[in-house]
Amino acid sequence: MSELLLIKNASQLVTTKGYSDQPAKREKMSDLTVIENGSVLMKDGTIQAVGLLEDIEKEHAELVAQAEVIDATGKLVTPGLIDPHTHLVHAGTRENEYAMRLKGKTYMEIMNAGGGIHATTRATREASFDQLYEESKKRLDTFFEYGITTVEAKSGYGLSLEHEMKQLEVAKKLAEDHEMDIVSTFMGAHAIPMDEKENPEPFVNRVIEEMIPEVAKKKLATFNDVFCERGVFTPEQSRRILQAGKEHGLIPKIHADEIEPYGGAELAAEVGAISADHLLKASDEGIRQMAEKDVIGVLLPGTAFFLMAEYANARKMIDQGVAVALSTDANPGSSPSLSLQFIMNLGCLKMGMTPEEVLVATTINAAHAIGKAEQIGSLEVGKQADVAIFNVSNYLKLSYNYGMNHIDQVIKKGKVVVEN
Ligand SMILES: N=CN[C@@H](CCC(=O)O)C(=O)O
Ligand SMILES: [Zn+2]
Repeated sequence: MSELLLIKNASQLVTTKGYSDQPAKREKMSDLTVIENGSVLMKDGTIQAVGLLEDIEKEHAELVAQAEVIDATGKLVTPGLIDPHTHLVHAGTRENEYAMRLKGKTYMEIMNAGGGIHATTRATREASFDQLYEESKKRLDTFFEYGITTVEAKSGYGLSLEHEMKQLEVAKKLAEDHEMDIVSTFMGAHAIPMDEKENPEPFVNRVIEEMIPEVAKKKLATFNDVFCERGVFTPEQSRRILQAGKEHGLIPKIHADEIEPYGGAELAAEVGAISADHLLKASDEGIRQMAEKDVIGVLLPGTAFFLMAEYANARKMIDQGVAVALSTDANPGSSPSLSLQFIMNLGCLKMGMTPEEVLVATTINAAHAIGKAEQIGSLEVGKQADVAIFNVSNYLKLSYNYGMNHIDQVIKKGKVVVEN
């Protein structure tokens, strides 16, 4: 028996159409299809039809008659949201550092003194596989509750072969066990271990010669990321690490120009990264090169919010032709939140994006940022049936009633996984 689900009569069904090959750029980031009284029919986890119920009934009368029905009257239906940048697998929290920052210490001062990423690395190294699994699983459940149906997950709190592998193995097991889709990124180059700060080259060589080959051999990641920032990895070290990843089939990503302009956006363009993320301080030239080389800008306004920093210039990036995606950057130091809806609010209120653009940035463009746009990111026939139903009547209200969780139900591969 096939599994049939029909969501009918949504006040608005909102999706992009036709951007599965290329991300939406410039004015195309506002190109939403809005169907009033929209319905979507799903069969065996795949979208079968999208449109008005009467039209779907004409074409698929038998399937409609057999389908389980969700009445979405008065509600908003969108593709399941996609979070393309998270530090999902980690142990511990850092509210003590938050309190220190509120008294004036900076994020980098705390990190250079052995806190920050190093604090989470200590906690993650000490944690067992099972503990990491359980903590991360809870986060996945919460992501679902916020309407997120696919996440990218980075390693980077191990900083040694053994512990980086442990993080990636946890993500792999979760991808097998949990209904959430998880795309993994290796980020051994997240920080230089404290005891090697004076002489980082041996660590860079271990990332290149030991960790990358092992991750690739065990097929534990799709992407390879590096924190390119003054005091962390230089552009030269980052280039070597990203090139080495490419030689092993890992697609480059980069934490770029977060704290100061450091050539990260330019490096992303040079190495052909799929995305450059953060970009709070990206140079005009870096933005120009990203647009030219089709590097997606994954913006993380939760980090600017939480670190009380200047926001990335989303408006300039979009106007200059960079395809923009948005993400939580969920992590215990710079963005301890799992709400992509709040990130959408920030996109509108703090980065000059429109409600249309933030929806595109958290659906189809986010799918492109993790190489999954052929399967997910829009409600189109043949795509995976990942759907979010919000308890609001139109998409403007998603960012109007800010800081709230509007989710009513979440559908993953045609099955209800959240029901409020
Ligand atoms: N900036 C570097 N990495 C993370 C933060 C990691 C942490 O503070 O634990 C980020 O994307 O913001
Ligand atoms: Zn990050």
